[in-house]
Amino acid sequence: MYIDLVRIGKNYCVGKHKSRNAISNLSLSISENEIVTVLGQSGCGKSTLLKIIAGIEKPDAGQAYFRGQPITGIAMERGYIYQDYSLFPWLTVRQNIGFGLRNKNIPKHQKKVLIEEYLEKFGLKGAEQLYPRQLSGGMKQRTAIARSFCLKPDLLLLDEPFSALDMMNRHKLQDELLEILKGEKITYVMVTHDIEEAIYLSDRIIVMTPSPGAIQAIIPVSMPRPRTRTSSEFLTMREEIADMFYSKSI
Ligand SMILES: Nc1ncnc2c1ncn2[C@@H]1O[C@H](COP(=O)(O)OP(=O)(O)OP(=O)(O)O)[C@@H](O)[C@H]1O
Repeated sequence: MYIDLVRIGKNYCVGKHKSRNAISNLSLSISENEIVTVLGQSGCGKSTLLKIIAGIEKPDAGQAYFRGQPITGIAMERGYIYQDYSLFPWLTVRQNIGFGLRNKNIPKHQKKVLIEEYLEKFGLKGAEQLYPRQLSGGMKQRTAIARSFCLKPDLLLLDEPFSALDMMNRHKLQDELLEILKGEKITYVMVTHDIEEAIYLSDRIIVMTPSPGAIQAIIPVSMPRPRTRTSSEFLTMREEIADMFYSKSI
């Protein structure tokens, strides 16, 4: 498979001789070009799971593989977007988007074309010269995602990218993202708390349980896109996942 997690375990040290078991015996495979969301209560290990795939955290047990090779650290081909956007406050939108390209060995002209492409695709034309403090939450998030797309990663890992946005902005960005993903060869793995968001975007939903983090269910979503949030199929799935989610996690 494209991503393989095999019997992953992860403990964090939380003081002298004390550790917290964040993830236990978790196995999961993800296909190339799949859109996967990871859903679960706060603290169930979603971010840890993403960081292990990104190579930011190392598992204590088991092994994570990307294209059949063990993941041993971070790599440009696996982009990771933090919850807090991590924009550089002293750089403009254009400079933030182009930041990762500095060390890429491609002609200057091509870098400019890429930056233009993603300014356009993420609706940031006209805001190129603004600094992060001058942006709305949605614009910050667009900038952070555009910066990652610009690097043309094979895999993009996003930790609750839309959580700070109001509903209207979140829906808008979800639609834009799906449109952009249609034209890219990219595998997309995203953490969310929002069941509706997971159903709207995903090919598959991974539901996690806490203490320690483990997989409760893997739910394929076969509804054709664009999906209607008010369709009976959508609402039924939302209810089923909510039942599963709350019955186990409380
Ligand atoms: N660096 C760390 N040091 C110690 N404990 C940690 C660390 N990172 C995470 N943990 C613990 O591991 C568990 C899983 O954390 P993680 O951030 O992966 O959960 P999450 O599901 O992403 O949570 P949230 O939805 O609130 O972001 C939690 O109990 C958390 O306190």
